[in-house]
Amino acid sequence: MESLPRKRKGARSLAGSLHDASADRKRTCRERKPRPDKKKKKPSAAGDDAATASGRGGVVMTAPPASGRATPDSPGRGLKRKVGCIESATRIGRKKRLETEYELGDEIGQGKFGSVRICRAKAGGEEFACKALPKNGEETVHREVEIMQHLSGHPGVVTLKAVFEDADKFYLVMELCSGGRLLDEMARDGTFSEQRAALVIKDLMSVVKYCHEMGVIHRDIKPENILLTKTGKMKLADFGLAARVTNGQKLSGVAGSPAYVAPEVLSGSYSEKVDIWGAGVLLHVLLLGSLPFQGGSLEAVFEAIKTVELDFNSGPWESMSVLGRDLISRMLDRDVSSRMTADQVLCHPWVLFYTECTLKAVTPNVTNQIVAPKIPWDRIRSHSESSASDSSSQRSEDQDECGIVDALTAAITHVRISEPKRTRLCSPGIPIQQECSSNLKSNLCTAF
Ligand SMILES: Nc1ncnc2c1ncn2[C@@H]1O[C@H](COP(=O)(O)OP(=O)(O)OP(=O)(O)O)[C@@H](O)[C@H]1O
Repeated sequence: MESLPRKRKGARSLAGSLHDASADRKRTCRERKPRPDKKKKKPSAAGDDAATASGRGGVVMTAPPASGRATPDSPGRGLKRKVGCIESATRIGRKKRLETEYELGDEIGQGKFGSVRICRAKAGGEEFACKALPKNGEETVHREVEIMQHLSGHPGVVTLKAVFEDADKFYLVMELCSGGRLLDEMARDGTFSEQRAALVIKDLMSVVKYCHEMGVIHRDIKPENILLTKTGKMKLADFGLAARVTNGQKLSGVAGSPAYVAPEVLSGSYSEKVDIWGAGVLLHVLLLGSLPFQGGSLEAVFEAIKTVELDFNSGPWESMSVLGRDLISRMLDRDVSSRMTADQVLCHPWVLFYTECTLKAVTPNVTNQIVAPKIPWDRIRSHSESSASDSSSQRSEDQDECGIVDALTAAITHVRISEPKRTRLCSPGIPIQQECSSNLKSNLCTAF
């Protein structure tokens, strides 16, 4: 039996705590293809229906549910109505208890709102993760379940298997990510090389792009919520703060984890671009081992998020490729309209260079996946002073694949950002572990 490499507080080995069983249960929604929501709630005028609903633990949730609301007096019906194809599993759960189908094991994680335990299907013996959530934040649980089901089918999203409930709690049975959290990897390995960071960003942006296309804003992108499977595949988890939006709809209300929160969240009206900001903060932590916006109090952190300018021309940034700096500056752009989209991040030369070129080294033909027109050379040129960018400006869209890779190589080596020198922000690299075990942990590393 596989043991989980990293466990959070109270975690123990599963060994010996679960029984073997024979055949796996067949009811699952995994095969279900994701499809656009047909029953989206019409966006309402700011301040009324897009309004605040109290979430679990006092979390402010301001996104309108994409489909109907649960009435306070009909929790089970509300859940069943909202979970779509999970409904059958839920119905079974309501007749049989969780324990009739699953054997609960040890705790493998502790979130702000509940604990996560390993569990094993009595039929078949497959292992899952079971997240228990108190019923006092019922509307939020409904939303989390609905969103997980809505996104189900994408390989980068933790799959929801079934939902159960008893008098006090909901139980979300999910795909088990036994490789631990990205945060644990970061604490273990220290800063990532640019190539390793690019691979993380590529995987993350692929799933974020999918979420945005499906009308979901995650709102809590951080390394604690990026889980890894046994084989090291990345899965985005914890949709407890996620919200569904219709085209162009803005959210209001502060939600997220302080250190990762985008400036527009603090001003009260925001869109899916908050996830790009969160990923930009994550990229900063991956490369430098420190948070970009810091302070001794929540207020100080928020002030830094709103005002501090990052200096990409000195200190630890000097050893980073200019394209890496270029990307992060475009992800941490306070101007939401010019901040990159997930798709643009995926097409950024830094990401392409470190991910596509890696593939090219082992599979020569794979570089034909680099589509010249998608590379934002114009943007690179406008932020560069070097001859490499000058030469890149002459490249045409029908450039051959080797030429593109050569250009990427030259660009990543020589291009420099031409922005004026800014005030230095980054404090000396603070080890991630230390950072998250400090007094600020509860404030800066956990959602609010
Ligand atoms: N599917 C899973 N497989 C393995 N471990 C998991 C899984 N889901 C959650 N965990 C573990 O449990 C922890 C808490 O889970 P999760 O973040 O979903 O809970 P939460 O109460 O919403 O937390 P938060 O305080 O971040 O909002 C995760 O950081 C992770 O360590």
